[in-house]
Amino acid sequence: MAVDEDWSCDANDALHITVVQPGDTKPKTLSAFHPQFTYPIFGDDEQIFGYQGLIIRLRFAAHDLRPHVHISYDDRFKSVGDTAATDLLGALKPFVPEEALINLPEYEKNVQEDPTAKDFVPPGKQVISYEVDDRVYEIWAGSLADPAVQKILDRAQVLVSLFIEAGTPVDTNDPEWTLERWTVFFVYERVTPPTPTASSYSIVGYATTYRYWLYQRDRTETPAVRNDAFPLPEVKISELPARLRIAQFLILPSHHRSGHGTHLYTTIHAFCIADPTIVELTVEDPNESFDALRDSADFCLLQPEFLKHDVNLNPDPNEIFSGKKRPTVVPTNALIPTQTLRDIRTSFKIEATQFAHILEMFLLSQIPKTHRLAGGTNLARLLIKKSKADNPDDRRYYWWRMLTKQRLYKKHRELLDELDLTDRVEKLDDTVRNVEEGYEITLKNLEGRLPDPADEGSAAPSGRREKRKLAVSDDEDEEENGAEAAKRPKV
Ligand SMILES: CC(=O)SCCNC(=O)CCNC(=O)[C@H](O)C(C)(C)COP(=O)(O)OP(=O)(O)OC[C@H]1O[C@@H](n2cnc3c(N)ncnc32)[C@H](O)[C@@H]1OP(=O)(O)O
Repeated sequence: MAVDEDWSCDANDALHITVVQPGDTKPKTLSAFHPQFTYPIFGDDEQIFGYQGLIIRLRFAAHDLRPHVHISYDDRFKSVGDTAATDLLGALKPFVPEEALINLPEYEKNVQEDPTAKDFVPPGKQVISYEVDDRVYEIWAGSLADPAVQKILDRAQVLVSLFIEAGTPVDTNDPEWTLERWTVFFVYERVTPPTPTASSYSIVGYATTYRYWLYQRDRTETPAVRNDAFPLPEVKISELPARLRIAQFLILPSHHRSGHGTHLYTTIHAFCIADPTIVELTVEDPNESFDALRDSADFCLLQPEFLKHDVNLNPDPNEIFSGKKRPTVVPTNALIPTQTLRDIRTSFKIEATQFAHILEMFLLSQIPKTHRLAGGTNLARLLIKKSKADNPDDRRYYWWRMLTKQRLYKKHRELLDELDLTDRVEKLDDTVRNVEEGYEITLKNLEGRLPDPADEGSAAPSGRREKRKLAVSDDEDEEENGAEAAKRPKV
């Protein structure tokens, strides 16, 4: 036990990642940070055994990500029987390219004297350029079938294991037709080259996306067996209708919370809109922080559209019924303009669940805060009065809860139906409350960045950007966790 304590260290602390660029005589560090995870490399407990004063330095050249691994330590445990120090190179080799394992002077010389650096441009094509705090950034995009894209991605892949939980590197050895499904987006900063031969680009982050074929049946056509000539004509995967799926999305820690993630996401979204073969944008296993980023970005995109179309909850949907009898189902079509919303969703190519989140958030924001739970509305009284509440905003809020509950119920129906009625009602109630709290956090974060015409009851926009404390999700992946999974605590 004492041996463990003296000779074990935290792998996340031991691993130092640095981004370097040429200096006066040898490369200098542009930024340095530790990984978020090392469990894929060093095991679940993220501990390394057998070293004292261990530093594993993972260097990347700022422009082309040329990598290097350097290991140093004060002392190494001498093997006793089966107990031996962790084989560091053995653990790292599957994650870093072979080229990273050369000696340090050679690597430094390669970075310092790189003859191609001066003329380096990121791979693919430049998509946009933007400024943050007087610094200029560019987003470039290219197909993974392009060897230049492949080279940078191969060098960057280790970062997936270090920063994206459960993320797996993309296999760049796949055949070309499947590599063509992938588009990689790179975010670079334009920097003043530190030496006359250095590059003017410095990496900020990147995202990988792939086309996911979308089966669309033409319902006007009756299915029939046809004797078409075989083999069938070659189909180009890039021409088939598809969903675009964001697989890996990463901004380097030294650039976090400066809006780069948002720029990258909105650029990918604009790319989808511009491509007629892409039907919608989806995301593979988003985490809490990505959800927060995506919710904010999608809300900013859709809010003007909702306002333009006067989207709001009808406080009196029952008027369309005969009068006396309350409908037994939520009168969705009478509550919201479903056809208009369907059109907005299709034209903005937003996935159905994500669209529902943004719509619910928007509808909530249109109810003055004093009539929402966050503003202290009297829920007990509203639950007695229901759709007969005197104030139209109270009725709107009542219907907002019904509409949201309806979606949640449909999504988690199998699980909820296993509960008895009282438990089911309680579970759904808790879930809608959690969902609402999540929306309120995002809305508060957005205060000051967006006009909030309906929010007469809340304080004037402060412009303060608060950190989100929880994220809400009821994506398919969450279903098995039951209705409570709609609220996931933020780490
Ligand atoms: C599909 C996937 O790959 S999911 C995995 C996503 N990637 C990762 O988690 C890797 C490590 N993390 C990152 O790369 C970055 O932190 C990202 C991509 C999640 C965010 O990138 P950033 O450039 O920092 O985002 P950006 O500055 O645009 O933030 C926009 C909004 O998103 C939300 N947000 C961003 N990061 C976080 C976070 N860590 N926690 C909570 N909310 C967050 C906030 O609302 C933020 O607005 P604010 O800064 O005004 O509060």
